[in-house]
Amino acid sequence: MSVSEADVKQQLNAITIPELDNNLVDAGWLKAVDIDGNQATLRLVPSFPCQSQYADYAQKIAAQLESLSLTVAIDWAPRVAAYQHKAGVESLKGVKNIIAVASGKGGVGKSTTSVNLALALVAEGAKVGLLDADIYGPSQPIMLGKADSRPETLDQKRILPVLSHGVQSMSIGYLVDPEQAMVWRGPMASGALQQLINDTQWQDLDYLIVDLPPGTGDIQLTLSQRVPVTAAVVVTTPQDIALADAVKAMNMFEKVSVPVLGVIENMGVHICSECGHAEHIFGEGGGAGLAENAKIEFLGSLPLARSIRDHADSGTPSVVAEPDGTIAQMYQSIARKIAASLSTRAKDYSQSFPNISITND
Ligand SMILES: Nc1ncnc2c1ncn2[C@@H]1O[C@H](COP(=O)(O)OP(=O)(O)OP(=O)(O)O)[C@@H](O)[C@H]1O
Repeated sequence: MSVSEADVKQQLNAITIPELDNNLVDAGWLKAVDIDGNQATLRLVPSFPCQSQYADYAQKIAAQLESLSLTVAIDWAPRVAAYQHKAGVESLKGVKNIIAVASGKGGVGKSTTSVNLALALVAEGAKVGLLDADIYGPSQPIMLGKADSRPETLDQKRILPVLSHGVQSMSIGYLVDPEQAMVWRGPMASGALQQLINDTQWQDLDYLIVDLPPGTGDIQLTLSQRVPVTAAVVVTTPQDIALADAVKAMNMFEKVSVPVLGVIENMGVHICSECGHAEHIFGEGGGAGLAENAKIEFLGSLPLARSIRDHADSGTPSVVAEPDGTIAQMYQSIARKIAASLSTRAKDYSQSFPNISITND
């Protein structure tokens, strides 16, 4: 009895994509099935980067198709689409999606989370940029190990991003002395940020992660209103004071019509490196409670771990310092959830046909 494409699809219906709560077929990943004797070749097109999961999927697919006496070869061809952003703001050239990382309260680990998420998306196979929008206290040049780098300029205007660990990055820290940046007044800071955003020549990015400055003041508002932000995520510690500020950040995004995809809890638990004792220094369950109240996804929790700080300080964040470690896996799991959540939103087709305009004559 010969095996049909429908038989293969039926078997693949049983394989779920955990981040989408859907199966391979219904999620539209299976684009082609070619059966030749007892060999099946599948073309799978993931809608979000998840390279680290391919081996696991391949194993599950092989097991399912074994019941049809088929061996299988998989052609993976991931494709990240551009998703809709706020109406009336023009898309950024070379950037499909912009994800803002905000916190409300300072010092909760937003920059550390941003850089590790950017690197996690790279590890999952995406093309990623990181914009350090913290004009007053840029920290990404250090975290990326590029504190002494200066970006190249193309003409007198366009600046090329600095490449580090596979991420394209831009920061005011590459252009001015950090002490000079500290004393900027509001309008100067907003202007500098706008210039940084407009003048950087991003190269073919699936995602641009924007590390916002803490708070919900002018800079954050300017950015959320004038930059084509696709979505935001909020980082918080489980501490009441941080949670209250995280709510303010969420409200700000609501006001400017930027969807918040979820909450990331940082420093959720401290594990003693000597004895392994777990202690909830900043309280317990705060991030999950915040997400539940706001009816948004709880994306995950990172521990308070000395290695996270050491790695970031030394310019090799945990995702690249220990790519097979549990911390890297946590960041990658969160990155996949963010990208998956974005992949269920409405697509923006204007970038596919940027030069077409419809007229009535
Ligand atoms: N999970 C963690 N475990 C241990 N240390 C961490 C963790 N997350 C961040 N840190 C450390 O905490 C400090 C503050 O982190 P970070 O600069 O990322 O915070 P931030 O919210 O971006 O701060 P700011 O408000 O100044 O922008 C840094 O020294 C960083 O290395």
